[in-house]
Amino acid sequence: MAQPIVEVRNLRKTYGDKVAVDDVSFAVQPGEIFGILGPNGAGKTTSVETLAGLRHADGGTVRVLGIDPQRHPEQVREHLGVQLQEAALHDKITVGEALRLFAGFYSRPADPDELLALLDLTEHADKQFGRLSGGQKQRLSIALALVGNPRVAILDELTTGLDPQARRSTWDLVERVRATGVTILLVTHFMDEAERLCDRLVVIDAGRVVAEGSPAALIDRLDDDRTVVVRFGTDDAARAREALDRLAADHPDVSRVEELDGGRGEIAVSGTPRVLFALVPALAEADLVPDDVRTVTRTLEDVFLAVTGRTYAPQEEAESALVAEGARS
Ligand SMILES: Nc1ncnc2c1ncn2[C@@H]1O[C@H](COP(=O)(O)OP(=O)(O)OP(=O)(O)O)[C@@H](O)[C@H]1O
Repeated sequence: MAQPIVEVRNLRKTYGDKVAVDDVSFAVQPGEIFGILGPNGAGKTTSVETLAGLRHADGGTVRVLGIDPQRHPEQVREHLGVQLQEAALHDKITVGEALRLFAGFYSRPADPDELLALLDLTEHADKQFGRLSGGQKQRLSIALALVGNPRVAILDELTTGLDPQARRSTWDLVERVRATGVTILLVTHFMDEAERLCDRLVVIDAGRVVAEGSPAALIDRLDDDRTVVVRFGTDDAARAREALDRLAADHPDVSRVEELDGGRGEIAVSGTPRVLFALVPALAEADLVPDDVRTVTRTLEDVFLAVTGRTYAPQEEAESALVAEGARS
């Protein structure tokens, strides 16, 4: 492997008694889209802020192109573009003015017009920040992260609050940016975003790395459990349930049968990768014709469950904090 462009080793960071990052290590290769994935409060932002020289670590080492951001933050800033959560600009500044202003902070800035074109902002160059849509604001914040012509760009929670279409077009843009040669460190609590975009990723939970690899490799490493969901009309539902329960009791390839919530009469049948071979003859023998059959695709959420024992709830800390606040007020 090439020399990593970003390297984090045994990073630790506390705020008073609070351990925000306990022990995080990862290495990013040039040209990758590398993900840092985890629920709110896992320590993702603290990790990348340390990389950007914005916070001091209590332990471990961080390097960007071999440079220590704690000792030489100004050198690191020449190579690292940062788009942090909720970039705030004055409402009256236009897109073009903001880019030219930020370009002035760097010794070898990118061409603002090229950036406008790359991020589909050319026609909005004269629009004021306060009048941009959520998606346009995000695209501007990515442009601002790239204005210094960085080798590495950190993008933090860049699709939070966007509608599905804006999210998808932002994902396309991230790939377009990578194609220009920029290495991307993508911080996200969205599993689907990480799965879609990242070449490799670390899953962080409670300040520690709990899984690392490409999305496909992480999913492949899961136990060989497969699930097929069958749906029956009301006439057949009870008989189907009985037949499938019998199958689970008798057949070595079928381990579980459960009705899914939602009142649609869906029954999930789980077992080994050969579960389908057991299911189809059993239904045929009882002459039970399902209205629908689908297989359940395994995702990074299953990986999270396997490594932490918890269902992935990205907003768990934020929501419980809100509940606590509500209880206080
Ligand atoms: N300045 C601070 N002072 C005290 N605690 C902090 C501070 N910044 C973050 N924390 C706490 O450290 C932990 C990690 O926060 P961090 O922002 O790094 O997590 P995150 O994974 O990026 O989550 P989010 O997506 O919500 O920002 C959280 O419990 C958070 O409440």
